[in-house]
Amino acid sequence: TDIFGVINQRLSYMEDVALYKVNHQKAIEDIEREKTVIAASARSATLVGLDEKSITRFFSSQIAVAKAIQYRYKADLLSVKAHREPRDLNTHVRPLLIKLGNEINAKIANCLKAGNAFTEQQRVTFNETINLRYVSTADKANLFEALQKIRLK
Ligand SMILES: C=C(O[C@@H]1C=C(C(=O)O)C=C[C@H]1O)C(=O)O
Repeated sequence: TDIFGVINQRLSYMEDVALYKVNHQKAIEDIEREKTVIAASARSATLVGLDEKSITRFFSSQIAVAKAIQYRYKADLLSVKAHREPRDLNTHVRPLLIKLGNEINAKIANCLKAGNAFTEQQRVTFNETINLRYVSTADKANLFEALQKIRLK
């Protein structure tokens, strides 16, 4: 499985998201969008046989870390300006985030259906695979614990 890699990939877009929001004077937190993302993930999770409540908690953790990355990067942008254009949030990045979310659900479902739970041994690999500069140790612990709690329907 490269579930951890896809989780890392989803989070790797968050600096771009933050830069787009700074450039367009938009707030980092978008509650309406979060509802859309949670609803889409609950739907796709149910389709592949995952328990809705536990997957919703896991997606809430991913969104919390996504916002933490954006706030930290936004703070650094006050001192060091970015010399690049972010990819468009609405036409490019958001559809991709939904696609990656669906991929994460499918991979988790395959893993659990094969009888493989997320063990403490895998936590080490998880902590190494999530390699983005603005993800903290506490972020990783929260994400991994939510991952361990995901159940099949
Ligand atoms: C990624 C975004 O930023 C935040 C994080 C979200 C996510 O992880 O899906 C959704 C809404 C925002 O609160 C976004 O606005 O699309």
